[in-house]
Amino acid sequence: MIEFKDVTKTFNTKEGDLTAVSDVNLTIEDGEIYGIVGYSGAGKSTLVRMLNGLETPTTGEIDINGDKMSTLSGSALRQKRQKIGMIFQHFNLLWSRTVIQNIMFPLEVAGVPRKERLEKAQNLVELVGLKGREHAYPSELSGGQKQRVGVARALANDPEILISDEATSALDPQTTDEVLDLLLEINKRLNLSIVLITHEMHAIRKICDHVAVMEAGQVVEQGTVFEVFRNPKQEITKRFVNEEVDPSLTDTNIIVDDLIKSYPNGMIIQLVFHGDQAKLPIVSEIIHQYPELQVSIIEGSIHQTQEGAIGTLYLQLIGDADSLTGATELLKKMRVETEVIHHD
Ligand SMILES: Nc1ncnc2c1ncn2[C@@H]1O[C@H](COP(=O)(O)OP(=O)(O)OP(=O)(O)O)[C@@H](O)[C@H]1O
Repeated sequence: MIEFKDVTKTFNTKEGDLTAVSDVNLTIEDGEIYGIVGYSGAGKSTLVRMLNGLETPTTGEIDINGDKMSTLSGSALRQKRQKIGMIFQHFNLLWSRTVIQNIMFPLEVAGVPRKERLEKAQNLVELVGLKGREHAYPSELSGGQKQRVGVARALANDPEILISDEATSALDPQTTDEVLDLLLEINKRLNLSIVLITHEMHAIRKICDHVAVMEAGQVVEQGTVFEVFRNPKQEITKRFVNEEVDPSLTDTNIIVDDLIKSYPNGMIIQLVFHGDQAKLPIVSEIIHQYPELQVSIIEGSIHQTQEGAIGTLYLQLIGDADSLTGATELLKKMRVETEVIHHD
């Protein structure tokens, strides 16, 4: 378990004191993927640097599996740091070394005998899906392959945690998803805790269990990814969630106004799904029970999280008052969160 307890980091700069991280409390359970999301300057890198012992908190404590980071120094700190795997946006590979030599590098530093490190690196090459490319140089690899080397190297010393610091930010969407899938697979196979630092809500939604949202050094919202996506509370969280659900949906009031203008007749309802509800045959059920109703799907999106699907669907229903009331009652019976946003 990783715990941040009242962690604050203040830098003394020429312009005066700058608080980069302010009073952060987080608990990351064993085996979970914990996302930390925030825009540039929110304090994410400073938080990571304290987690891997490169910076010490001004006040507060970081505890990794029972070890208080601030009490470690010298060889104890070096050993602990070897147990914290890191992957980076720009891969940080050694360009004069091949794939397998890059993966063996941390094992060399840790003093592992040659035979053992070769064996270990070969297993890691397979784990990250690079069999056949072990003798290639980084310059001969795609971005996704380079990051696979980064992941294998980070796993070489059997880390207690893996920190991903914007590791997919330089990759195209498809490669991003491949690397995220790899992280998820490693998390499940090795039961390895992963801390994923990112400014992309997509990465959070796709693989994280929990998320903390940072703004101006503070954690302003945290919870399960499912809950935070379903019901974001802070303005900044709403912005992140909307950017991911649909980049054009920055303000839900605007969408609703637009929909009412475009579909002035009948009733417009908003349905919010979570979990298995997204699999219910909602539209066909309404049409089946109320064949006289005209039902149109006018806007919507469903997204998968680790805990299930979440999404919103807007329907336009045109018909007589009894059928409209019946249809909304039916949705309530199906336990779908329903809101009538317009009725002519
Ligand atoms: N060593 C330092 N000395 C002085 N100020 C610092 C130092 N490191 C970070 N800061 C400041 O702390 C604040 C948080 O920076 P940090 O790099 O942690 O944010 P971030 O969320 O990681 O952003 P980015 O993704 O752009 O790196 C910024 O205002 C930054 O200028």
